[in-house]
Amino acid sequence: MNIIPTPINNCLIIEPKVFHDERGYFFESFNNVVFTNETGIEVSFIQDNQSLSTKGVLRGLHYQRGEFQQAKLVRVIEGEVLDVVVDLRKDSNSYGKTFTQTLSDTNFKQVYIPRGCAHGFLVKSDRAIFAYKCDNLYNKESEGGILYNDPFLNIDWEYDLDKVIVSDKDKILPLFENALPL
Ligand SMILES: Cc1cn([C@H]2C[C@H](O)[C@@H](COP(=O)(O)OP(=O)(O)O[C@H]3O[C@@H](C)C(=O)[C@@H](O)[C@H]3O)O2)c(=O)[nH]c1=O
Repeated sequence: MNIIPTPINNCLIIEPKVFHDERGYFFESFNNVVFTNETGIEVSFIQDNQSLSTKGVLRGLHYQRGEFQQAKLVRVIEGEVLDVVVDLRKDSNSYGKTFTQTLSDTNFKQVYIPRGCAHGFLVKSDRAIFAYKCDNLYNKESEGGILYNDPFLNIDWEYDLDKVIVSDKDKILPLFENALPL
């Protein structure tokens, strides 16, 4: 497993070791002991989520606040997405920075997103199955979000934003400067 730092504090790219043979492939998508040893991060994941999206679907940018902040370990089971992380931690030297990474069923990459970051992704393939672990439970009242095309963040989604499919909830998210505090 390779651990690659990103421009966002404590946000890491994880490249698992994949064993290919005549049957297909095998890899450990998560191993708590290896993860802690290799990253130095102790995290206890307590919820797993999975979503299916079609091409052009953009989900995000989402985070949870207060006692329901979430660290996430995200990956793609099928298809390809552009994954986006935004640092919302005011005491972080990467505050306000964004990081983008292609995740796919052929590069097997994962992203570890620490608490205090917003997250989103845009589907590039015909469909994508996205899976992630969270270290805190979903709590509707604690949801926060930022508009995907916020001009200050100026995220390059590498896609025609006139063609994205966004939920009604995500279309009316606030700008970065008005985002609800962590
Ligand atoms: C996220 C979530 C949603 N739900 C419900 C609420 C709603 O009725 C339905 C769909 O929810 P959403 O529209 O918020 O789903 P979605 O837009 O896929 O939300 C996800 O987006 C990505 C980018 C993230 O980072 C995740 O943390 C999560 O916020 O599922 C749960 O029951 N548990 C959960 O953990």
